[in-house]
Amino acid sequence: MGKEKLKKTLQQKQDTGQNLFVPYIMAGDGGLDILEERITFLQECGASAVELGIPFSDPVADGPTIQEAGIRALEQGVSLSMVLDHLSSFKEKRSIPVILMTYFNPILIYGPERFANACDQAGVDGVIIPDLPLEEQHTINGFLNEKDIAFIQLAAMTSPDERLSELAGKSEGFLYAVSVIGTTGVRATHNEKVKGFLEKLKEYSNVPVLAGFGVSNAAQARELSNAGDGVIVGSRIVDLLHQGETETVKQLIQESTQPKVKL
Ligand SMILES: O=P(O)(O)OC[C@@H](O)[C@@H](O)c1c[nH]c2ccccc12
Repeated sequence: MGKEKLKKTLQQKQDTGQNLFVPYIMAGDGGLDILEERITFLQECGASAVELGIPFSDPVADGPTIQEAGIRALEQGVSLSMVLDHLSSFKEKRSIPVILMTYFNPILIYGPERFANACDQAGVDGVIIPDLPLEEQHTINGFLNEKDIAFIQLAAMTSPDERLSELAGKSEGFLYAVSVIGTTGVRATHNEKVKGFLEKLKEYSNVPVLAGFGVSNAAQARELSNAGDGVIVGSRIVDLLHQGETETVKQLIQESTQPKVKL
């Protein structure tokens, strides 16, 4: 469980030459009852891990698609503790690593130590807390460490090199390279600086570097995976699942992860 499971799973995928692919879904979008089915489906599609968002009323980094999914989940009354309870109910049945993505406020209300313990109980392997900067992470770091839960850091293109190198050094499981300036959401193209950004992060990092924000198709995913190690796809996946287009999700994951062809 935890850090080790995440590390091993990603390593195994990379050993077969695959690009890594982490889909993001919003917990409770479509009701909590379908969460198990969705995670199992993504596992079967060949996803490397699942990033599971906790709905929150003030999601500052989220673009419109993720915000709307959050509203749908909040309307169903879904909360952090309900998601954790639900995850523990089928933890033995899944093999795919689960990463919780939550803003800090719900953790603060729940209690950081209680949160780490509940994540452990629920079989959560890693966490992403986008609004908790390095300087504030001591409030929860020790508790996560004790339970062997990976703390994934976000690296932004606007950060100076020293900061990037520090984030890369501290990130566990993988490093999340935020590949646009702005909020989450589908974009047609990426800035030409992204490639250099990913290559730089790869030099700083001992863990895989995954590019997220604005990735919506397999061509983009493969291009970014050539510079880094893989991608995280949120808005496109959330949208497709909401429309019931599971076959397209499957294709997207399979085409994005295809083993790299050596020319
Ligand atoms: O939706 P996109 O552009 O594909 O980006 C991934 C993103 O949605 C997911 O990782 C995420 C959702 N909310 C976040 C908040 C901060 C960082 C990351 C996230």
